[in-house]
Amino acid sequence: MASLQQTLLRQISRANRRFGLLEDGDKIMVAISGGKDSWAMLHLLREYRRMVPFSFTWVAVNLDQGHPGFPVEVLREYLEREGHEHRIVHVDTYSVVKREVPAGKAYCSLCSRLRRGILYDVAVELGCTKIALGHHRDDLIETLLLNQLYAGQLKAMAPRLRSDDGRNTIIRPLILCEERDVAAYAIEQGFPVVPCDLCGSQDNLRRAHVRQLLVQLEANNPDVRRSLLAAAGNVKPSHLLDARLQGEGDDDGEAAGAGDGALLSPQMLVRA
Ligand SMILES: Nc1ncnc2c1ncn2[C@@H]1O[C@H](COP(=O)(O)OP(=O)(O)OP(=O)(O)O)[C@@H](O)[C@H]1O
Repeated sequence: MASLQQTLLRQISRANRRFGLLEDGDKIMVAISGGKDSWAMLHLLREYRRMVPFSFTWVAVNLDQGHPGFPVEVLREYLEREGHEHRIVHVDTYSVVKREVPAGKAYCSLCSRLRRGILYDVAVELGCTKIALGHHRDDLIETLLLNQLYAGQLKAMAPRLRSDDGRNTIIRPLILCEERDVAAYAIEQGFPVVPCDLCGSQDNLRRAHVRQLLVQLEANNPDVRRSLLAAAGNVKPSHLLDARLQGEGDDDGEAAGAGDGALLSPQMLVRA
């Protein structure tokens, strides 16, 4: 049986072939939060570099946002011990978020917008060609549902995206990896995982709801996550209501109904 690491590397390799994430000569800024996903991404990218016939380098960057008790020395020690080129940047966005967000509301949205702006600037300063974020398959699926259920948008997460100002390219090498595999790998490898609730913010209730919904859906259809991932890569613009897309795609009649066998094909399903 394939090891966890082999499974995850195969999925990174598949994402790379499909979406052109890592290229010869790249200098990747690997964004490290201290959570399981970004540690796994960093470790796996180093392993992946050993497997491929082209060359890329990386610098691990953590933004210490000033959360009380953030164990920045734990991150530094690990990065040094492992020999990763790294930068730890300190900007107290925590105070800003605490000041600006009304009591009882989640901090996450403002916190991540502030973080993004700072990380984009750091990437330019460091001459990085791309920024790698640790989002995985389950982040993508949750975002796809969140946007439909709460924001009226058919939109998930791009594996590779140019920022609006054109200065940065974001990549998500773990986008085909399952969260449970990433979590198990983080335990297996003993990464120094920092909890993400240091800010004391409320949970993002909508995301929690979507997670719960997925668990319920999975009870009836164990393939539901695979199907949602496949759907994100199998868009039929002619069968949507966006007037900007009319006329694109084939005319294959009505949408495939549940149980008619047309919803999934082996090619659409992304299997480990
Ligand atoms: N403080 C930070 N400094 C640098 N990069 C960050 C920081 N916070 C988040 N990131 C990057 O953004 C990604 C998504 O952040 P998010 O807070 O949603 O974390 P997550 O999905 O729990 O992942 P992780 O387990 O890596 O924390 C992270 O995987 C990481 O690449």
